[in-house]
Amino acid sequence: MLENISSTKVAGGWHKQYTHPATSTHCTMRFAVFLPPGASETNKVPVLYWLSGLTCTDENFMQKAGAFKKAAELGIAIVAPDTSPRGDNVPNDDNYDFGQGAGFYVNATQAPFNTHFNMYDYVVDELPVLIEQHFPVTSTKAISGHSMGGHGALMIALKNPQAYVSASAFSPIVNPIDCPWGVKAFTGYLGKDKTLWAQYDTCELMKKAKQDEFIPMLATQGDADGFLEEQLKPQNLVAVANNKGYPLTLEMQAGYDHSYFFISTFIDQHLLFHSQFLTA
Ligand SMILES: CC(=O)Oc1ccc2c(C)cc(=O)oc2c1
Repeated sequence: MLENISSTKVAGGWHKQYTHPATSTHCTMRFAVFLPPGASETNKVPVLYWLSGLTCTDENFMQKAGAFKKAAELGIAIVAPDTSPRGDNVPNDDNYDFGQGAGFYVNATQAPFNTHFNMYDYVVDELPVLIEQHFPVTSTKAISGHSMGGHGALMIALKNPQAYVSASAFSPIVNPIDCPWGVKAFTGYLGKDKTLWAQYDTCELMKKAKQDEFIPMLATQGDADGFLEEQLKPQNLVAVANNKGYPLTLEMQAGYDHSYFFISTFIDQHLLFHSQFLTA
């Protein structure tokens, strides 16, 4: 079922890539896993799920974030799925912000996307079952991501507060129902009825969060990010969090942009943040 396509030793642990047939997306999916040194059936480790942004695959974070040394030190496995279903039979779009590479971590309801674009079910249900069956990990999970993947991480954590001990994001799209990337993707995947979009919008979900289901959240945002004002709008989420008393910390970092240079600068801080809850 799982096909191993690469295994590379790094930071005393292992980076591995796999493909498998996925029932939620009806296609072959690829993911990457980092296993820290010492992870074994008698020493299972918790998992941080990483959701990447537009145009990315399982590879961008693993190759560019520089996360391995700190994850190895903290004893945390990292799982990075692809950002969408892919393949010749999977619908696509000519633009980078829709179709393959741009699944937005929702379950599409609109043809022709509704057969394959079920990334929400894939990330929330199918992938963790597979990971816990085949790798020396516990069921203790945290979730993080970047940009479109930051939206995915915060949205999924808010919808499943019992499943994740903590959530974080770099440069997240926090209010997709109110930004051009989100409006385009949600129209295409979910249809024109905007009342159906709120189920996948971090700001709207946080407004409805119950106090006994709050989980710790960290967001880091560069103030030189060209997408900050029009697409990302982190202040919209801070306003909701302040109003609710939700435990969200937004750290603005001077001079940083939207790239993996930025992520690699602050990834250790995010791993330490999650470690407090993953290993509690
Ligand atoms: C590897 C890399 O640079 O990833 C990257 C670049 C740009 C973006 C944008 C504009 C949006 C997003 O969601 O992710 C993303 C990722």
